[in-house]
Amino acid sequence: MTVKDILAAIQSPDSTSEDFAALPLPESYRAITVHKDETEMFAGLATRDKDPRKSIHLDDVPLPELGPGEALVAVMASSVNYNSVWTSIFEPLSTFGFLERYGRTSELAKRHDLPYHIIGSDLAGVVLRTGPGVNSWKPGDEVVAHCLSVELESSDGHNDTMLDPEQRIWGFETNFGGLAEIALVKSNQLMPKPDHLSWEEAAAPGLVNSTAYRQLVSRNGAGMKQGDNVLIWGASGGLGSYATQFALAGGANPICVVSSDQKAEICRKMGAEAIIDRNAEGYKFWKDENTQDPKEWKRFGKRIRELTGGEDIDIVFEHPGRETFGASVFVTRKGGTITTCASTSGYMHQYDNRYLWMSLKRIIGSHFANYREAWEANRLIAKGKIHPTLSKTYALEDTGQAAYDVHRNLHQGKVGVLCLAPEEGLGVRDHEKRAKHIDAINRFRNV
Ligand SMILES: C/C=C/C(=O)SCCNC(=O)CCNC(=O)[C@H](O)C(C)(C)COP(=O)(O)OP(=O)(O)OC[C@H]1O[C@@H](n2cnc3c(N)ncnc32)[C@H](O)[C@@H]1OP(=O)(O)O
Ligand SMILES: NC(=O)C1=CN([C@@H]2O[C@H](COP(=O)(O)OP(=O)(O)OC[C@H]3O[C@@H](n4cnc5c(N)ncnc54)[C@H](OP(=O)(O)O)[C@@H]3O)[C@@H](O)[C@H]2O)C=CC1
Repeated sequence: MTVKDILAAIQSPDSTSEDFAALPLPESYRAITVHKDETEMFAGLATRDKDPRKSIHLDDVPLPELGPGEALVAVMASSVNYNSVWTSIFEPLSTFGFLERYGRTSELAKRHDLPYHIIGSDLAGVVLRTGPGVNSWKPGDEVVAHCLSVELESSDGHNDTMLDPEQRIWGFETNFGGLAEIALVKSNQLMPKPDHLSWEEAAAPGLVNSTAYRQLVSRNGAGMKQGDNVLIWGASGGLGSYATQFALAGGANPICVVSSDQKAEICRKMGAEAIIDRNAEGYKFWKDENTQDPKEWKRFGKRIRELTGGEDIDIVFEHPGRETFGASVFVTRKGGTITTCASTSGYMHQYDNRYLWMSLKRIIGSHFANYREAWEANRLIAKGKIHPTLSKTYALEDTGQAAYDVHRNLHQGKVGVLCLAPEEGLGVRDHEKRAKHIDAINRFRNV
């Protein structure tokens, strides 16, 4: 039995759940990995020069044992997230430390502690097998998976599953991720695949859409409301392309920051009007490595006021980190919110705290999304209220190049990866719904 037989079953319109349940599973499958004995390969290089194409491998790996509450999923498509870039350059830490730590927690978790890490935190595919105790999903179900892995044995996470002390991001802090022909997930990660999307379109939003939803919309994040001025860094990037859609769909006013004409045009096509090209306008928030330039914060704030008719920012959607954080805190209005989920340009932030406390601003830390938030974010995709921002897809063997593109900021929106899917465009079940949204679905394609 090979993965080809699984693909044939997925592509046959006559396959039933019983057929999938009866399919023998292969002993091994192809997966994108990084190797434990290579974690020092980039030692001494600057972050920019660490090349994911050198550290990312395509390996044949053995099928992991299926445990209680888990599912094995045939992955038709996945996507590249920035966490896979971090994994591939072993920054800020090697992810093997996460696998070792997880492996120490239980007999079953030991499976994750291996000399290779199968990465990837998104998937769209078909359930092959479910473990004991899984009743809501069955073989043959077409699914996407969110990337929240929790144990929920502590009451700390019972109100908000992101607060579980054993909270992990699947495919980053756990093994058996989505950039592979088969993935292992906890069944609570599974959600229905939006039926109007192809496999690669359905796999694209998951991680970033859920994160943007919590960070911007949820009461656990900024709790955005109608009319809010929302400053969105990287507004046509992975997170930003969803934050921009949430702002527009929620009646807010996105102020989109991008770095090229082409990206500005994408934001305009999404419906945004206030756009700042940070490259063309040449903002330089740092005079040197240790000194910021408040004059540049002010120039940036003045530009925002021009675009808003004199108003300041209610919510900053932050993720570039060190490079922009001082400016973000400065341009926020009295009582406003800076919500941050990352520090791409450096995690040791510096800002002038007088502007925070004297103007009663708040900084909120946000990370991925809880079970319910991930479900609600996927529901919005399924209803055609928010759309995938897929620009390009790569073959599984070219994942290194895809990660390189994201690392070097050469991409737009999201970058997809075909795993078992032999070509793009497969897996659409509701053609009528798709036709209604086709322009929005294709907005980022090939730009
Ligand atoms: C969904 C997608 C997301 C993304 O893309 S996010 C971007 C990618 N992700 C990242 O860049 C994050 C990568 N992760 C990390 O860098 C690290 O993961 C963290 C910095 C988040 C945490 O590091 P850690 O090593 O887990 O924690 P410690 O605090 O450095 O060390 C743990 C030790 O510190 C003790 N400790 C914790 N809190 C306290 C306290 N309040 N007072 C005293 N000690 C404390 C603990 O007990 C433990 O101790 P003991 O080492 O002996 O076991
Ligand atoms: N905590 C969490 O749950 C999550 C965290 N993340 C993290 O968020 C970060 C962004 O992820 P994602 O949006 O997918 O990545 P992308 O690379 O797809 O998009 C980020 C965008 O930010 C802009 N940007 C990058 N560097 C700077 C800078 N120095 N100054 C201003 N703008 C900058 C770029 O847009 P432009 O050039 O057009 O300005 C870029 O396109 C990553 O570090 C990732 O690990 C992501 C998802 C979830």
